[in-house]
Amino acid sequence: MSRPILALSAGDPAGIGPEIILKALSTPHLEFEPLVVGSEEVFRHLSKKLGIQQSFEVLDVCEGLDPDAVLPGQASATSAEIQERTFAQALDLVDSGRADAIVTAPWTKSLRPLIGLEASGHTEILAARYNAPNHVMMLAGPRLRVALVTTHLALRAVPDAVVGPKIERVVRTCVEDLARFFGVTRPKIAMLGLNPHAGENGHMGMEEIETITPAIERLRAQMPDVALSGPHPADTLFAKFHGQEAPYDAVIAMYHDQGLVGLKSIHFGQAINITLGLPILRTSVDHGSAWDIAWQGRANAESMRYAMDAAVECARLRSEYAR
Ligand SMILES: NC(=O)c1ccc[n+]([C@@H]2O[C@H](COP(=O)([O-])OP(=O)(O)OC[C@H]3O[C@@H](n4cnc5c(N)ncnc54)[C@H](O)[C@@H]3O)[C@@H](O)[C@H]2O)c1
Ligand SMILES: N[C@H](C(=O)O)[C@H](O)COP(=O)(O)O
Repeated sequence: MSRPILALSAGDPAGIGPEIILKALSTPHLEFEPLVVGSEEVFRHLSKKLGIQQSFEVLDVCEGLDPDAVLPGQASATSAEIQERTFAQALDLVDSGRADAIVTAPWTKSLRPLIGLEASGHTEILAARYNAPNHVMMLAGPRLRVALVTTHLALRAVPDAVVGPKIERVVRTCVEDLARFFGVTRPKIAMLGLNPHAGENGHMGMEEIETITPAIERLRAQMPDVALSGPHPADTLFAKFHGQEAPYDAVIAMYHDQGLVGLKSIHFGQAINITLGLPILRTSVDHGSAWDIAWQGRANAESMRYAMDAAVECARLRSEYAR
């Protein structure tokens, strides 16, 4: 495969997205061709302010907007418009075949209502755009990968959303894409419970007995090559990943913070976010737009670099898998 082309969407211009792209692309030998989408003016300003030479052109999305209205670490409708156009144009590059994958810098979900849109992560928008009901959010670090049954959902709504068919879809997508993007076949997967101590035999909640265990049993019958265990108590499972050897290829968490507190406590800054179950390849960073340090030169670009490298590797494995 020749050098893959990555569409890099710069995210919220008032956050650290442009800075981490500048830093991540400042290394000499890249294994991919970058197509950076965002505000040209913001990149030019940051490159000068931070003394980082800009080695790429920017596909500018600011026509008709005033990029000077973007202030670091502050909300504005201009930033909202820029992050929205940036993501859409980067996706158009993938859909038209000009790019092999998209890597997204972080955006700020709560900016979207400033331009009349629902607050949302990239994941949910990708699922809607590609009509992908089996999509899954996975964060993957050097030892631990966590996939989520529910994503950006209020905690109050979680128990009702944790239903058998959803759990089964998430596990099936996870198994398929562990092979497609990570080269992992016959995976060992740990399912978490929902309640404290995985329900303590029904004394602290019934979801493990009524929903999660029956889903695990159905999955075991359908996928005998997958070693599926659980439901495990969430509070102790992640401690098993502190050693050098990973005991499981993936952990399935029932809700956002259950899985991502574990993942980010172990791997923050070293992990990627990948959306499974899509017809396209999308990776991202393991952190947000970090307004508190925006445009100060303090942002760590490691996760962005991992997200880029992972997109290259996943694209390679995907084409091998397709053969
Ligand atoms: N991929 C994405 O688009 C993505 C991911 C996570 C959060 N978000 C969004 O980002 C916004 C802010 O979220 P948050 O405050 O919960 O989390 P955050 O990750 O932006 O910040 C949490 C803390 O980590 C620090 N931090 C984050 N990334 C860093 C980096 N690369 N280098 C150095 N320090 C870093 C920040 O300064 C802050 O102190 C929210 O709107 C959230 O929804 C977007
Ligand atoms: N849940 C992710 C995290 O905490 O890192 C994040 O918000 C990114 O979501 P999207 O990939 O949907 O933007």
